[in-house]
Amino acid sequence: MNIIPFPARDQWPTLLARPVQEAQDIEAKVIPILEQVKSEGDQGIRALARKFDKTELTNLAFSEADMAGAEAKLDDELKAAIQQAYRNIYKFHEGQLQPVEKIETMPGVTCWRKSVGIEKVGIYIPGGSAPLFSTVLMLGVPAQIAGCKEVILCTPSDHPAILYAAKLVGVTKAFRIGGAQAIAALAYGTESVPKVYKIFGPGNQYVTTAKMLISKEGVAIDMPAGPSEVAVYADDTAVPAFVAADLLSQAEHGPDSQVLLVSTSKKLLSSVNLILSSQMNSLPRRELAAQSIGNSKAILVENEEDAIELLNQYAAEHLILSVENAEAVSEKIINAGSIFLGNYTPESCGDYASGTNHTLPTNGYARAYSGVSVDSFVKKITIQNITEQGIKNIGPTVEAMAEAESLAAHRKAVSIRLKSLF
Ligand SMILES: NC(=O)c1ccc[n+]([C@@H]2O[C@H](COP(=O)([O-])OP(=O)(O)OC[C@H]3O[C@@H](n4cnc5c(N)ncnc54)[C@H](O)[C@@H]3O)[C@@H](O)[C@H]2O)c1
Ligand SMILES: N[C@H](CO)Cc1c[nH]c[nH+]1
Ligand SMILES: [Zn+2]
Repeated sequence: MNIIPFPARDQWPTLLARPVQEAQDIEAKVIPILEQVKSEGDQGIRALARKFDKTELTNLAFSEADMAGAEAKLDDELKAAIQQAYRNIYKFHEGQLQPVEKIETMPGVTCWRKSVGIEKVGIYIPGGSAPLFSTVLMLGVPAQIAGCKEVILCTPSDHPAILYAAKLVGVTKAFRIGGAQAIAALAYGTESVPKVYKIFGPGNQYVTTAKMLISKEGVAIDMPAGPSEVAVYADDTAVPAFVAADLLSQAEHGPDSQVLLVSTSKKLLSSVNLILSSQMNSLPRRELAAQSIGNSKAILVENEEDAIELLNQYAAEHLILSVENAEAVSEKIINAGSIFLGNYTPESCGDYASGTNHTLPTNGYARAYSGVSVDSFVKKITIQNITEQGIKNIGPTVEAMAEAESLAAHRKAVSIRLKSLF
């Protein structure tokens, strides 16, 4: 990695830029895909699978037999790991449910909110370069807790662990469709694929761009969750070999991933850099990792204040704080998808099994978006009830405001009731 010594503030925006393709280039590739699925339905999906996935799709849907047979194809160790991850993710997400609280805003005026699961949701499970069955748990568990009635899964991979996890979380239908064409199928519906109200899931730049485009057409999306990234803030209390391993864990996702190392210690940056090369050479996906590492930077900062400012400006999807008093430092972080504290909290644990969600905002979107949670799968409906005494109490306030907005019918809806009570 390039070690950048004390960059001046005006260099930060360039330094922190992600290695994404120009949005317009990708949009130009994705728009025709969306249009083809919209106009040709299942046949369009088959043609696109031939073109981009080199696959002949006879049946778009996984059959009952595919789903039932998946378990037998997995060894017991993997099944036990998936079940453990399921339990942890379930436990953490179940804790996000909030009890309904009725609030009396003034005597006789009561307001509350109820959560209702979105009826039809689509979940995209990446499978281009790796079958991310962990994503089935990350999306399926909160959907299950939220009470979504239909959960439609699309993935380009037929890995049995995806189907096993899909059964565990109660997916309604699963399709072997990948890329932007999967997002189009879920957004518009086809002869085989049901149209959904909200689409979730990470993916490459084609998938993420497709989600952004269809969100302009009235289908909700979770957030832009594109190529994975991690920033590590480390000091001399960090273990360089651990830091290198964490950086590589996200670099191996793909060539458009980026990792960032920030430190006040030149010694730490150099040690990590040295170990990084040897660790990388032993990885099966070393070529992918090497491309991401080529896009990545190790930045030397003068003090903790600068480090925190830089990290908040970057807004990493994942932020590892391998520093003394990591929890205290985390209090100062205002932009990040998910934070990992200390030397023994590798980001991989969040990717798979600790309990938090790994579907997180990338590319700086953590400045405004949160990761997926149970909230992402519910709508909140407000409810209110006003008694006779309540309308006497609140009525004059509403009459005065309606009058001032020149909305006489609004005022009348209140005054007609007030008159009936006197
Ligand atoms: N942010 C998050 O929360 C998060 C979580 C998990 C994974 N990820 C990211 O998800 C991504 C997964 O990417 P992936 O590629 O392995 O799988 P993917 O499933 O997202 O994409 C594969 C699909 O892309 C389509 N495609 C490939 N080349 C194309 C082209 N030239 N034009 C149009 N479509 C094309 C194909 O149809 C293929 O099925 C990685 O970048 C990873 O970092 C992000
Ligand atoms: N790091 C990814 C989120 O950015 C999630 C993942 C799944 N499997 C491995 N990693
Ligand atoms: Zn990962």
